Amino acid sequence: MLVTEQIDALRAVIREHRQQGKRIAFVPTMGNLHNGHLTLVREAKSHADVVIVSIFVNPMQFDRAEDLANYPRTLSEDCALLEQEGVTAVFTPTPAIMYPQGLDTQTFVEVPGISYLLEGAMRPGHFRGVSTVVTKLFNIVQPDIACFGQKDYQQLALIRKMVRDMAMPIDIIGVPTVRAEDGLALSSRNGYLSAEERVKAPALAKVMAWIGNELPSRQDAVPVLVAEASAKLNNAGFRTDAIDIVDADSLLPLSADSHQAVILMAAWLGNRARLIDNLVVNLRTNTR
Ligand SMILES: Nc1ncnc2c1ncn2[C@@H]1O[C@H](COP(=O)(O)OP(=O)(O)OP(=O)(O)O)[C@@H](O)[C@H]1O
Ligand SMILES: CC(C)(CO)[C@@H](O)C(=O)[O-]
Ligand code: BAL
Repeated sequence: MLVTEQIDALRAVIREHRQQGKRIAFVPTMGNLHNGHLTLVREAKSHADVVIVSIFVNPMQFDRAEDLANYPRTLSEDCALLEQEGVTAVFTPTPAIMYPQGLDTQTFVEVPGISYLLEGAMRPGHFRGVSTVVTKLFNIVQPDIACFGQKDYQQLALIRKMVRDMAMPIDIIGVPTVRAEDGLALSSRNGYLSAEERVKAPALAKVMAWIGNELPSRQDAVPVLVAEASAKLNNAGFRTDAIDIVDADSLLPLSADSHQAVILMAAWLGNRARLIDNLVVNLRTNTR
């Protein structure tokens, strides 16, 4: 398995495989790998001959300096896991390689609309950073397919729109969220939880499931439902940051035409861990 921070070295290996007619799959990550990431790698492998993984903690998408500084970096453990999965190459660029002139004059890619909604409003500049780095990584790897987790629901919607709008010849595969046995969505940021907080953490998915059960019969009174859910979450030891219930396709407020809603949850547990989760729910139709 090649591990390189150099764009040219990665391209040389990919070129060889391309010349042999191999199909290339790509899994972009920020490292500190867990079973969610490894599930993306296995899904990628089932669609292609060669899997390329990137590990890059992208400064452009962080809205809080201390989040960037503290983000867990575990490169050698990550590479050992990827080697076991039969990955062909791991691209581990530095910020200087990805952004040689720094961030201020770097060309960027911005997906309108979706970038400013919901999580985009909570984390200004975040989605510009994601669409820019993913475009650059796609240009470097030139994969046939790329896998993204449904855990980052808005990110997946953003990437799908970007690829469609810019005619990027890449199939985007969304992979269902991998959870711990108690229902907590796996996330690198779970590492910020103390043992006591980790015991409380599954309440996020439980409250989300409760909303999912209530929603079909209460879809005309979403603000009340959100207020009740927020109180439940706060009682369970979280500080609710956002609970949004929106159209699962457009991410806009529910309308009479909405067939599915997505419940998007973001909440703080302790001072370091902001956890997110989401659930898609089928709605009653033709009753209004
Ligand atoms: N539990 C999970 N199940 C499926 N995919 C996941 C899961 N967690 C992360 N992913 C996906 O892995 C890819 C890389 O994500 P990333 O490296 O940011 O991991 P993360 O655990 O989501 O970290 P963070 O705590 O920063 O959100 C993304 O496409 C993300 O959606
Ligand atoms: C897609 C991604 C690797 C871009 O930095 C990141 O946003 C992530 O890990 O989900
Ligand atoms: N997993 C999404 C990347 C981020 O939170 O920055």
